[in-house]
Amino acid sequence: MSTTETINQASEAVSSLTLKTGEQKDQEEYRYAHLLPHFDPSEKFPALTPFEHVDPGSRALKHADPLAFLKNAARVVQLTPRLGTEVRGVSLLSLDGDGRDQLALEVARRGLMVFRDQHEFIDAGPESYLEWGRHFGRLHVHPTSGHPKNHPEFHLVYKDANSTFNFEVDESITTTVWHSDVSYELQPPGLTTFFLLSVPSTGGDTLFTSQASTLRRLSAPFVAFLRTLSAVHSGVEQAAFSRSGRRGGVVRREPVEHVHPLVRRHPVTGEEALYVNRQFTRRIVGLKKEESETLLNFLYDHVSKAGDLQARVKWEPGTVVLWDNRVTAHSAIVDYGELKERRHGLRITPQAERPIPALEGLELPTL
Ligand SMILES: O=C(O)CCC(=O)C(=O)O
Ligand SMILES: [Fe+2]
Repeated sequence: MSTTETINQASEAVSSLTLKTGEQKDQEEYRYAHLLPHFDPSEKFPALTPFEHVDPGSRALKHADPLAFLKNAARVVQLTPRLGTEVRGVSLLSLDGDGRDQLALEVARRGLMVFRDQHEFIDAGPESYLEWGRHFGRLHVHPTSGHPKNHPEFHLVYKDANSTFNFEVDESITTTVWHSDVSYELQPPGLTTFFLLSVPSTGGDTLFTSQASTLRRLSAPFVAFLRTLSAVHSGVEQAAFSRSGRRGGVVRREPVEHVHPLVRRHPVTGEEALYVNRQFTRRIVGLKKEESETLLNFLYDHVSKAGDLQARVKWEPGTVVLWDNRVTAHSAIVDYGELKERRHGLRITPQAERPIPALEGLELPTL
């Protein structure tokens, strides 16, 4: 090795040391440093066990005014005719049990609700998030994503100036990946709460679609056929991706696969929704390979191009978003990489019931 090379290497080492110190300082000063993603490769969790889910929205059905929780709102805007409501002037943190039940019912009906100016909620911290989430169901612990130290119940999304890889755009022509969260679980999530602790100055919006609406667009005989079908949802690729080291490198629970109906019925509203997503659905049970692939690709294509059934959330500091994971799908938009700004999100993810087939008596095979 030449002297110049040695000097270059030494100066690179020094500058990376300086960078690291700067980085650490930045993280120490960051107001939500205690909620940064933490990956402990020795952390392991047992398989999830089945449990009985009582949906909080069902309690609000009997309420004389199930929209009472919005009565003091400064502004309520329907984001689109079928999907999404934006609310200003209601403090989520102030909602009592009854108000939270009404909220769950309204999120089930609208698919998505966006609450602005919730700084109090966001700053209330992890114990408060736990108390909030447990009202709606047993909290899901994600098998692979980063979580705050000592709080495996919160799923984090995180990028900042030091994020070294941008596989979303390096490996694909789009960053859009429509999905319904962890649909490979036996009891996937229902009412989900998500907020950004750090919002980039532009970009990083989130896309949503109504899977009740995408289903309704299809013809009656076609829907009748879909109701007879079920599909395998798999967590295997997500775990393999994590093991590849590109996303934390942690697999805390061995991946699972489960079979769910293609058309599920919401336990409270009775509404039917399409329940397939490109990220986790793998094959339709009982169909030949080509039939399954063609049908799934048709459905994914329909979901992704139905802009008339979608809503796009633009984040502001203090925004808290809730969606019903049973009747909607969503996708992150990763368009802010070049800005080198921080985007830090936290998800509270209560599990719900095992998906109920829209076709009564549909037999779901176990794997
Ligand atoms: O980062 C986003 O906008 C969405 C992330 C996401 O899909 C999730 O947390 O479930
Ligand atoms: Fe998601």
